[in-house]
Amino acid sequence: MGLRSGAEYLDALRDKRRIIYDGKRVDDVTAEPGFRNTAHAVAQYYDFQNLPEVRDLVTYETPDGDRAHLSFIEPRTQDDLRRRAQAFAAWAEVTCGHMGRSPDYMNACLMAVGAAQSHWGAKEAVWGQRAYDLYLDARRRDLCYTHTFVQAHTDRFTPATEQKSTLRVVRETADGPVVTGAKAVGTLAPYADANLCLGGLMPDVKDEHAHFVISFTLPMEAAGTTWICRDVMDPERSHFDAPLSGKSDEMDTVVIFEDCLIPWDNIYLYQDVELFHKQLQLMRFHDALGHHVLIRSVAKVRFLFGLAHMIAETSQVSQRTNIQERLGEFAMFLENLECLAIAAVEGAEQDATNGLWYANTKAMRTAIRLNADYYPQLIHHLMQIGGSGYVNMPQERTFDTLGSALEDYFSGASREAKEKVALYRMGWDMAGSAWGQRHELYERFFFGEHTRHRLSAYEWADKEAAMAMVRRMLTPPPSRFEPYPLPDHYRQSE
Ligand SMILES: Cc1cc2nc3c(=O)[nH]c(=O)nc-3n(C[C@H](O)[C@H](O)[C@H](O)COP(=O)(O)OP(=O)(O)OC[C@H]3O[C@@H](n4cnc5c(N)ncnc54)[C@H](O)[C@@H]3O)c2cc1C
Repeated sequence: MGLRSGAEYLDALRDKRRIIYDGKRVDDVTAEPGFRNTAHAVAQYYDFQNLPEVRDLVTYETPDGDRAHLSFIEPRTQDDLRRRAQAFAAWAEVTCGHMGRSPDYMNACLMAVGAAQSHWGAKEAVWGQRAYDLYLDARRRDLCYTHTFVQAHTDRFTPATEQKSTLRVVRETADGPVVTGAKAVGTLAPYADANLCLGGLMPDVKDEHAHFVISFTLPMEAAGTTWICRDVMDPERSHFDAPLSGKSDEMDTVVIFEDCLIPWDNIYLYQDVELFHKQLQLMRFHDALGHHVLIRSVAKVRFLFGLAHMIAETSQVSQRTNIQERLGEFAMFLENLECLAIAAVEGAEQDATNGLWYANTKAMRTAIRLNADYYPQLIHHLMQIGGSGYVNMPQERTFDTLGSALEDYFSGASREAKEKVALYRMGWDMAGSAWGQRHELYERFFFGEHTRHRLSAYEWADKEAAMAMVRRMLTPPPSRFEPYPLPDHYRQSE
């Protein structure tokens, strides 16, 4: 089929999906207040890829001969990765990085699942073939995916295998296993066509727990699935009043599976406990998705920097060195991310198993960790820079009613009142609104939480190279005129 249009995407959302919000079922997310703006923002992504001006920048010709978004590409050269980064960057520029889950994010994930087919199929080829077919299906139909990886937020101490909420196979049928349980957090789910569900991060799953081991995809409307929404954070107000939150709110959900049939063709990992524990590593999850995270973060931090700088200039607190220091942190972080984006491609690595190219692993891990650490810090700075300006914010209708009477009291050093208030409203939307706070939570957590980042950094680090330096310095020098013992590889063989 190839590239979808926005209208085709919206049409597909009007199906039998069971989305529950505020006690009621949402029949049509494209029309429901609080939901519809986001549906149309995702539709814009599909229309964008069809624009003649950007088509070559964001799409490629697939081996089938049709066109697909570059996020689906199986990178066979370093240049493929470069092109993919440019495609990510194009949409991130449009949204200022505010759509963490635009379809290109999960497209890269589906590619990674398919690309790991030899691992899924190591014992029986059929599982690998299914994984690849699921990828092809997503690419050919240009689907929008959500994903649900983590356990429902019930109890983080009792082993998942002992909790009622944990997704499990309750019986097998000729058509496929039947599952019951819940998964979190399905972001963008009401706007997706399908869900990738994989059980990960359950260290307590042992050989006797094979009925917890299943990775699959399923259409959003599949019988036996219910999607429970959090509060809507799009206030449906004018552009002036809600300049960011009124554009898109990627809704987070919990999915409940009740006696839900998973057709065999939708499963690529089943009851293989060893593979289950290695699956994220085998599909090079960080390398495939981290690239999207990084490129989007560059756009989002650039936007935040611009916003903080303009707010600081408006009240002239930019004259103060403590504020300049805060603004310097925005600039520094942006440059860090830009350098990582270069390293991601220039230091790209070819996978020995499938021959595909992946963004540099260290750059990806660093980008993911830095983003989770720095983003809350930048939001803290934004709040500090704006001060009480964030509560000096009349609404658009108040300007309509009182007009010039507000000018002297709400203007900035270099901006008229309405212009200044518009800027501060945007700052508040980003830093203080429910939508902005959810963005902060998202950037902190969506790729795992910071303790785990640090533990894995320590676990995966090259400790041997670091210890070798210490050991060498512990070795007494051969003579007082060779104070620094040379590393063995610089020593002439005797
Ligand atoms: C806005 C948002 C969107 C998301 N979207 C998705 C999505 O689309 N798909 C998806 O699969 N996931 C999604 N996630 C989930 C994300 O992957 C998790 O938030 C993340 O893995 C952390 O898990 P948790 O939230 O359950 O934290 P928890 O495990 O509940 O941790 C809470 C706190 O307790 C601490 N803690 C927990 N366990 C331990 C321990 N054993 N030892 C020490 N400290 C501990 C943590 O450090 C943390 O500070 C999303 C999360 C957010 C916030």
